[in-house]
Amino acid sequence: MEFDVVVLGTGPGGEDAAGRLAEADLRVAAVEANLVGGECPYWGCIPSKMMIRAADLLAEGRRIPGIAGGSSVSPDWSQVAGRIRGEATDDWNDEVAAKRLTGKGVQLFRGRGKITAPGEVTVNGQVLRASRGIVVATGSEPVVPPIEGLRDTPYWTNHRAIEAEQAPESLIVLGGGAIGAELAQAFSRFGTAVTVLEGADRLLPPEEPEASELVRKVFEVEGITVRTGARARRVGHDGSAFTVETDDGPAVRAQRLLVSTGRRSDLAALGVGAFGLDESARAIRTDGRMRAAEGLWALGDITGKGAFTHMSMYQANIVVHDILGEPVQEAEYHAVPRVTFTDPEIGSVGLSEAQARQEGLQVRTALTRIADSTRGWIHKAGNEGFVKLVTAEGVLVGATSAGPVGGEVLSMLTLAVHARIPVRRLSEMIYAYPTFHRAVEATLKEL
Ligand SMILES: Cc1cc2nc3c(=O)[nH]c(=O)nc-3n(C[C@H](O)[C@H](O)[C@H](O)COP(=O)(O)OP(=O)(O)OC[C@H]3O[C@@H](n4cnc5c(N)ncnc54)[C@H](O)[C@@H]3O)c2cc1C
Ligand SMILES: NC(=O)c1ccc[n+]([C@@H]2O[C@H](COP(=O)([O-])OP(=O)(O)OC[C@H]3O[C@@H](n4cnc5c(N)ncnc54)[C@H](O)[C@@H]3O)[C@@H](O)[C@H]2O)c1
Repeated sequence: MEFDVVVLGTGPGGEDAAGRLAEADLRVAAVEANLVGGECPYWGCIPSKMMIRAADLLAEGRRIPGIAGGSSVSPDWSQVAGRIRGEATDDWNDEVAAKRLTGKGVQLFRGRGKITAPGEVTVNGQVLRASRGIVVATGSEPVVPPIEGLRDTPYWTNHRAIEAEQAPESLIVLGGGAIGAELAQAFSRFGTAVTVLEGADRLLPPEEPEASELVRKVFEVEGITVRTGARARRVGHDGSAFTVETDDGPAVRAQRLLVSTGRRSDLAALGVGAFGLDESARAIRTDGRMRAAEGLWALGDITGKGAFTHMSMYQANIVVHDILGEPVQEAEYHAVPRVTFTDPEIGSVGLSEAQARQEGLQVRTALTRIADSTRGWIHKAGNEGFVKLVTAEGVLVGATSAGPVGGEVLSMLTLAVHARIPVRRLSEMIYAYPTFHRAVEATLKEL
């Protein structure tokens, strides 16, 4: 089986790279252990955002009193589950995605592939040779912490949570990062009694502390129990409910337990040692063209540059151009945007204040609240949020946009950080009235 390129894993970036390389007349094999499309369309971004859209509608309906009349909403999870099954995942069937890929000329191999030598991948005993190289795009899987008893219980990871046919009566969310925070709020708004146990001293630890505080406050107002600095010691399941014992407080009991404590990639299982790479590393290191070794490229979660679909697609574009010998701007990571789709949304880009200080930059920051903006005041309910800017030497190096449509307001801040637009020039811009993004202008004035 002779190919120019073998792509291992067909998540967003792997699928894109394989398809485009085949369309450029290369002989391409793609190896997929599960579903073509990867985590994002079946158990990640898309179905979770369907849940969140539904949950946000409920929340918005509950905000009607005092502004537009009366309201009474009746949550029905079966409509969410139905949309996820029918519209998003085709009942977790990738036939259409596989056809799309093979229609571009890619030869698809089902199974778990392993690199068995440079330029060689073995899948189900079949050896695929790649004359130009191998692209590793195998993503990540949930970390399951070594907590006593946990592995013997029917805990959920994101897969089972996304596949849920019913919103559970009660749910413990272990890990208050992006997955934990988004799903905690979505289930809670459908009536699930949610307790979040976060090991760090705040939710969403990589974000600005003001963002963590905001999400905590909103969660608590909505009835979610948040315990930070919570270290789970033992987990048990008695056939109907979970009990989580912690070092810091009372045990928690709930019908379901979601483990959302981060992601990992198993480099040893991939056989990257065949290229001389350290298989005990957490991620595959690459250069600016996503090359990890001669004849080996990596992209997506496995590169450790941010577990986001947009990162996987960004890196895939570089891989495609590099393999085709075309000029391409090398990967830059100073303006990586990320949006946690809680309500309020937490959008951020570049460095947090703490990161900027750690880098020894001469940092200046400012923050203004959405509720104090005209649009925030008009909005009245659901108007929590803020814009925080982090500057160094007259240039924006990081920003957070938290609030209603915080992820959309983020776009102009991403552009500013990406293009290193001077703060002075930003403050000379005209900001449409009355928009949420006018909070950026107010924050610039604070600076
Ligand atoms: C609940 C949840 C919500 C998310 N929401 C967002 C969001 O809103 N926005 C966002 O940008 N990101 C989001 N993400 C993250 C996003 O899904 C991932 O960053 C993205 O899917 C990673 O893409 P990838 O190309 O690295 O690989 P993945 O999507 O992880 O796919 C890798 C593929 O490789 C396959 N594979 C693994 N090992 C092998 C092997 N040895 N042989 C063959 N195949 C193999 C797997 O089966 C899988 O199909 C979310 C993730 C989760 C879990
Ligand atoms: N909207 C988005 O873009 C989006 C949404 C979901 C996921 N994602 C991506 O997927 C990645 C993985 O998500 P995640 O939420 O699993 O990971 P995460 O790294 O974002 O958060 C994991 C959280 O679990 C906590 N934790 C770790 N061990 C713990 C323990 N034993 N007990 C209690 N808490 C513990 C960590 O302190 C951390 O806050 C994210 O980092 C993100 O890159 C993105």
